[in-house]
Amino acid sequence: MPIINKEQIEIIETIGDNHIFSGIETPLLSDAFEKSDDEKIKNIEHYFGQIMNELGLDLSDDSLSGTPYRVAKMYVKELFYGLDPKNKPKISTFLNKYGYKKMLVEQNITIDSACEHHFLPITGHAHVGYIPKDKVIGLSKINRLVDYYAHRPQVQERLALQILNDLQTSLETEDVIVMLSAKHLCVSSRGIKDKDSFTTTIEYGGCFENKSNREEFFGIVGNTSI
Ligand SMILES: Nc1nc2c(ncn2[C@@H]2O[C@H](COP(=O)(O)OP(=O)(O)OP(=O)(O)O)[C@@H](O)[C@H]2O)c(=O)[nH]1
Ligand SMILES: [Zn+2]
Repeated sequence: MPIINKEQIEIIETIGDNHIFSGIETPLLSDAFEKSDDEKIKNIEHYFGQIMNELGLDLSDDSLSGTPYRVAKMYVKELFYGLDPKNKPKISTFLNKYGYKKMLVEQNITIDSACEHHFLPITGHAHVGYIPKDKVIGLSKINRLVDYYAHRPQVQERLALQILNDLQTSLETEDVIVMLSAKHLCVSSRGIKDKDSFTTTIEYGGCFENKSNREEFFGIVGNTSI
């Protein structure tokens, strides 16, 4: 098990906010999905039990005894189900038979994610717009895709890029815009403990490079709050 040493802690403290983003892909081990979900749950249950032990909690207490298993199952099956490509929603597209060529916006999509630095919740909303070419997508598939990429340890910038990139590929157009506004519990409930601030990220391509298209989108989604 990798143990972080004093030198590495100093590096983390020094890098601070200037994290090196290694690209759009979530950094994963090459054998990330060789174990079954059940094996992962069993192992995480063991490790989380050890964490609780270190904290001095009595695992024989009937309220605490099931917690290591509960947390393990929650990580693998719920909070981080979006790490595993087998859980990716099937994105069915349809031919744009009606020839709709204007903007479509799916807004106020719930974001339930977790920050990869502290494993604390990120909650907020996503707004997604696109201008169809030959293909259109079932509306709920946009929500499902946001949900899938959100359910990984994330940084908000990467989450926006992963959603954008996937939609551009599925829809076979660059003309997509993704805006996320979210609250990070690592900012509001620990550290600086700022209860009111939230974070907005905007990523786009194609015709959204054009300011008037972006303004039309911003006009629809309005002033963001979360
Ligand atoms: N860019 C970016 N930063 C994030 C995101 N989520 C959390 N962070 C930041 O990641 C940084 C981690 O900084 P560190 O200095 O290594 O960690 P820390 O000592 O816990 O930092 P503090 O929160 O300032 O106490 C913090 O500034 C977080 O606010 C995100 O989605 N995007
Ligand atoms: Zn955090």
